[in-house]
Amino acid sequence: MEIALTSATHSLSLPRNSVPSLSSKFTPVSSFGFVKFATTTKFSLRSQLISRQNCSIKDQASTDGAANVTEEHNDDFILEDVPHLTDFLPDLPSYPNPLKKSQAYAVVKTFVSPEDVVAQKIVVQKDSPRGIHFRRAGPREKVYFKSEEVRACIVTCGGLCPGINTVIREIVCGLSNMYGVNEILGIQGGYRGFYSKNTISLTPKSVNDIHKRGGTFLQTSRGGHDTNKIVDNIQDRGINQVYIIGGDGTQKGAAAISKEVERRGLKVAVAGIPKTIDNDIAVIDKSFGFDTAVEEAQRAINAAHVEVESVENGVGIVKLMGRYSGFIAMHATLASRDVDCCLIPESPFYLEGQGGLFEFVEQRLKENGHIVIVLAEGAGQEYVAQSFHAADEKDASGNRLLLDVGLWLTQKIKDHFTNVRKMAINMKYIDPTYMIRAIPSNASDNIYCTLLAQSAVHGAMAGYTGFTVGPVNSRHAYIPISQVTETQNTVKLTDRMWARLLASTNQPSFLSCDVVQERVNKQILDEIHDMKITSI
Ligand SMILES: Nc1ncnc2c1ncn2[C@@H]1O[C@H](COP(=O)(O)OP(=O)(O)OP(=O)(O)O)[C@@H](O)[C@H]1O
Ligand SMILES: O=P(O)(O)OC[C@H]1O[C@](O)(CO)[C@@H](O)[C@@H]1O
Ligand SMILES: [Mg+2]
Repeated sequence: MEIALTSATHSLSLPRNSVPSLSSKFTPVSSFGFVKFATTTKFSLRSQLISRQNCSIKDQASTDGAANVTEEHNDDFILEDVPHLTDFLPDLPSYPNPLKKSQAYAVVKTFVSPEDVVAQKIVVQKDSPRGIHFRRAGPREKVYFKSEEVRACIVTCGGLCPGINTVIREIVCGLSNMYGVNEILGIQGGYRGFYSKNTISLTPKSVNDIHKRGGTFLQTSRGGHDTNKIVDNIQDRGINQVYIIGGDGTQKGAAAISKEVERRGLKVAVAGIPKTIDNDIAVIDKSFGFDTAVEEAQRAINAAHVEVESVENGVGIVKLMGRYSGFIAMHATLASRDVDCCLIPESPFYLEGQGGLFEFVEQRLKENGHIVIVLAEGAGQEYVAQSFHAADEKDASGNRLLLDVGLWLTQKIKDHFTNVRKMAINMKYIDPTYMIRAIPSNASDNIYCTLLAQSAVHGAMAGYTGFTVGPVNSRHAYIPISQVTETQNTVKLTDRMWARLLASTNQPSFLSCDVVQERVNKQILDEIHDMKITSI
């Protein structure tokens, strides 16, 4: 029989007879026939992929009496598991979950079975392998912290996003109301706040109204991540649960903290809650605040449309956030129907000549008398850089500072129509970039934030660590942090969503542009490669 091996950072399927050579390093823990890595052993991506072939798993009886799954699966099942405190503190005692006595949960089938997993791939073919799975998020029968022992902290890092305050509020209320935790500290001003600022005490009362405000109640920052100083501080303050809200950079920082905690053998659970307005975090369905931002973007697009419709040859340009991925621009365009053209970082465009943007603008002006262009801030950066001869500047976290593509495009279009086409146009440039992320979250994002916060709390109380929470195919899961930091989510030009947008706007695909062709070809090749791997 063969089994699946899985770790915080990697998963493998190996023949069982290959386990003994590894077994000194690994602790078999699961009832699922999985062997869980107790170390951070690294395997090359290639070895993971090749080893996925030919795996069969015989699920075994659950140790805690949950449903016995004895059926033999002759397909490829992989669990991308998250670390647990007992991986490096094997003698840690566990306790019955206090939710057992909770009035709120009294009639609910409360606990998530250790066998519950969430499939990463939901659209499958009859004979395709079962593929990658994550542990389902939610309360566990046993917890590894006594309520009175918990000293939790919350920190927010990176850019703003609608809903951060809701997540803070719900972590505090979740810990307090569900688990009876009284000591919760707010770390102020991002990672550097661990070692440069005093903490504030957070109680359900002090955070009661914060979800009605935009921004972050705890303030945020970029840069300043010093793993050793942060973990020294965690140790000095006696903190044993760390909740870290932030984007890809923040999650990398959370992974570093969790590794250092493990190296020092501390009983500290580290939970990441993914945040980014750009929706560029891999694996999860969508990041919180994204819907709110798209909704707010409608107001700017609507204003642009009203303005340009009311004048002759009106050209409206709306610049939205999206550093490396154009999800906000794409979704705002699809939602609005007033947009004639959407430009995103993933799809290069060109201005002059046949099939170029100038030709399209002129055509729409002739047909409709106006045009609205939505632009993601990361689009066309290479052209802007050429025009401005700008130095490559970075923010405190090392992210490249973007040049203003909105101003650049505005000027280019004005110059072209005034000087080349001798046509008078009415240009309206709207830049609501910060406005769409500085607002409070809408109703559905508020619910989403609540689920994220509560999942994080349940996971930490159950002793999981070094994990990120998030919905995978609508089911909340515990995801190894590396899974969400190794790649960035971008708009796939080969996906049907981008095709839907092109079909809705009828804008040029700019396919005669060599760079676009190159990117589309690469995406097709990547997909063929992926398909081969998943069908091994
Ligand atoms: N590789 C890394 N290792 C450790 N810490 C990191 C790493 N990358 C970034 N950080 C830290 O994470 C914090 C936030 O990073 P960053 O400014 O890139 O924002 P982010 O979390 O990616 O959010 P967003 O991009 O959505 O604004 C900063 O304090 C930064 O120092
Ligand atoms: O100006 P700030 O606060 O550094 O943030 C700007 C960046 O943050 C993001 O909103 C991501 O959080 C990007 O879309 C944007 O480029
Ligand atoms: Mg980032």
